[in-house]
Amino acid sequence: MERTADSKTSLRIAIQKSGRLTDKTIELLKGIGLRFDDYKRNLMVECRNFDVELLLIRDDDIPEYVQDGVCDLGFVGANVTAETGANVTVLRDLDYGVCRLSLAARKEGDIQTTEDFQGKTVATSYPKLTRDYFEENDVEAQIVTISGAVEIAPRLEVADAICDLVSTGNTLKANGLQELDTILESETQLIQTNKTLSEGKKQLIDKFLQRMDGHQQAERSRYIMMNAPESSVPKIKDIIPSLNSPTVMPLADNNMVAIHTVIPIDEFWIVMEKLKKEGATGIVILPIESMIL
Ligand SMILES: Nc1ncnc2c1ncn2[C@@H]1O[C@H](COP(=O)(O)OP(=O)(O)OP(=O)(O)O)[C@@H](O)[C@H]1O
Ligand SMILES: O=P(O)(O)OC[C@H]1O[C@H](OP(=O)(O)OP(=O)(O)O)[C@H](O)[C@@H]1O
Ligand SMILES: [Mg+2]
Repeated sequence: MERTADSKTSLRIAIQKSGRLTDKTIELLKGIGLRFDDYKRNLMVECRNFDVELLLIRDDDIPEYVQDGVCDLGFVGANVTAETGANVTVLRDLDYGVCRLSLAARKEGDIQTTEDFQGKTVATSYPKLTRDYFEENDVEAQIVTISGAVEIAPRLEVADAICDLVSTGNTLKANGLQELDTILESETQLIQTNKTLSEGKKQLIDKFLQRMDGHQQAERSRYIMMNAPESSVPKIKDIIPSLNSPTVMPLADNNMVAIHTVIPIDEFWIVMEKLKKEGATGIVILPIESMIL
């Protein structure tokens, strides 16, 4: 992936120019060591230290650009890829931009179940997914396509109900709507083109993925250090859900050892309580920059 003077191979990666996914995606790219200048003011930015260029565009355009091979990779919500029906490969699911595409209607209104949508109008920015859902459920509803502020449509009497993205549910609540059924669960994904890639690009993608995986594994893990009586080591080894065997080092104080290891963040508090019970003291937890397994 490192830039070489005579190398022409460069990966082109599409990301959202300005919106909910932009900051998190840039943060992720910076986290795996990519550096670029002034991405906010340009549509195309070359990385200073890798053979990667970023294309900054509206998220709606990303799946098709990747499908057509205009870009090799893209970071985009699963909702957008599904709506466009683009032919791409999902390389990774990423844990940001988590939301769902749901049907909603007026609270205590006459639409409460899927069957109640028969003959009704539904406003959405996701006409394909909404239509597919109703077809699968044998319900005839009329789709009204609008590009934003969908939740306001029932109040404006533009439609009887809506199908839109929901995360906290606050926007639905603020507009007197209740969520009825979820059509699609979504999160940000890294997608890859299905067009034939050169060997050089394939190698760049492998390196890119290795860095991303290392970074994400590190984000989900913590480095943990503690002191413990030597006699507790077998029990502590059993407690620690370690990837590898922990490092055990003797201390100047007889019968005491230092134990270093990496644990998943999810298990952190449970492990901690168990370690204390086994006599562990001076427990220190550190974040990890990256992990190569
Ligand atoms: N409330 C939410 N919580 C979490 N993720 C969300 C939420 N709303 C949308 N998303 C995710 O973030 C993506 C981008 O949302 P955003 O509102 O920035 O899109 P947009 O207005 O269509 O932007 P663009 O101008 O690029 O077309 C969505 O496609 C979805 O995957
Ligand atoms: O369930 P909530 O947490 O309230 O989130 C849902 C809202 O978030 C998104 O809109 P966004 O805020 O991105 O604005 P937009 O309509 O301009 O895309 C989505 O279109 C909903 O309106
Ligand atoms: Mg969009």
